[in-house]
Amino acid sequence: MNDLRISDLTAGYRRRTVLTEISAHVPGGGWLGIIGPNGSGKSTLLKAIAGLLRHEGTVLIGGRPLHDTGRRERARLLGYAPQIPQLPPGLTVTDYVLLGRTPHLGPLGREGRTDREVVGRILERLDLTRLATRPLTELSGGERQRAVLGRALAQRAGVLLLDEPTTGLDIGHAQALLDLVDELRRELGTTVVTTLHDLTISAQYAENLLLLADGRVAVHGTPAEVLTPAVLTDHYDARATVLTGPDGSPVVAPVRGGGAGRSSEVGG
Ligand SMILES: Nc1ncnc2c1ncn2[C@@H]1O[C@H](COP(=O)(O)OP(=O)(O)OP(=O)(O)O)[C@@H](O)[C@H]1O
Repeated sequence: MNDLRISDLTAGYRRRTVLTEISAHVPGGGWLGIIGPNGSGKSTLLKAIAGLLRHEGTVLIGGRPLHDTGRRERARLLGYAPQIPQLPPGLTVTDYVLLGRTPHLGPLGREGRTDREVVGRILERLDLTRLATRPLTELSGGERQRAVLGRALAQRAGVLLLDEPTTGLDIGHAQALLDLVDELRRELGTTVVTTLHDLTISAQYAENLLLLADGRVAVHGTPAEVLTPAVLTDHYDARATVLTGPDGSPVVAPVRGGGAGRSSEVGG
């Protein structure tokens, strides 16, 4: 039901084509990591999947095109947390995360016990409980980012698109967030698509990685197939060694350049 199929997707902005003929399939409950250098089209791909950009080709969720669905049903099928969200002024963290429950509310539009429980659990898992009554505008960057993701998770959509979800989060909060997403995937069969610059973290959580280069699929496969030193050099112009982590997934270790002898001497 949460199967996501993208076929020959070509999309862009006004007269500028950014993505060319992208195809990918993420089975229900799968996790696809979109990676690629700056400007390669990762955010554009998420926007196009979310139906926010005009495109050619098809995006099917559970075999149906998104534009065939009403607003409320669409919000149950697909949740999207953009990289730079517009935040409504004057809301507390709880009010804002509760907005994610909108597609599930009854005819009077009032939240019930289940909605408050779902939100309460998410706030707890994202370490936001003590900030629950604070206005969004008075949060730090990482706290605000967690609230934005909390809202997307509260939506309990079948397909979850997360654009750079860990930007601005410290390592512990990033892990807590990705673990929570992984739990939703396992328990509810949520299909997840993320863009992440941290390749090691991408490899730990995503089952498959799709590397975009200049708006086209350059490499697509398991993390071990995609994250090779040759790929990192070719597509990122990066020097890196790829190690194997304790869980067997690839760990990308950058190698310093520029005559990299380590010196303890500073100055003369
Ligand atoms: N609103 C817009 N109008 C016109 N061009 C845009 C717009 N947004 C992005 N672009 C262009 O589309 C291309 C892809 O941008 P996109 O944001 O999808 O890249 P990205 O891979 O997510 O990059 P980054 O890693 O830097 O976040 C870039 O060349 C960018 O300049």
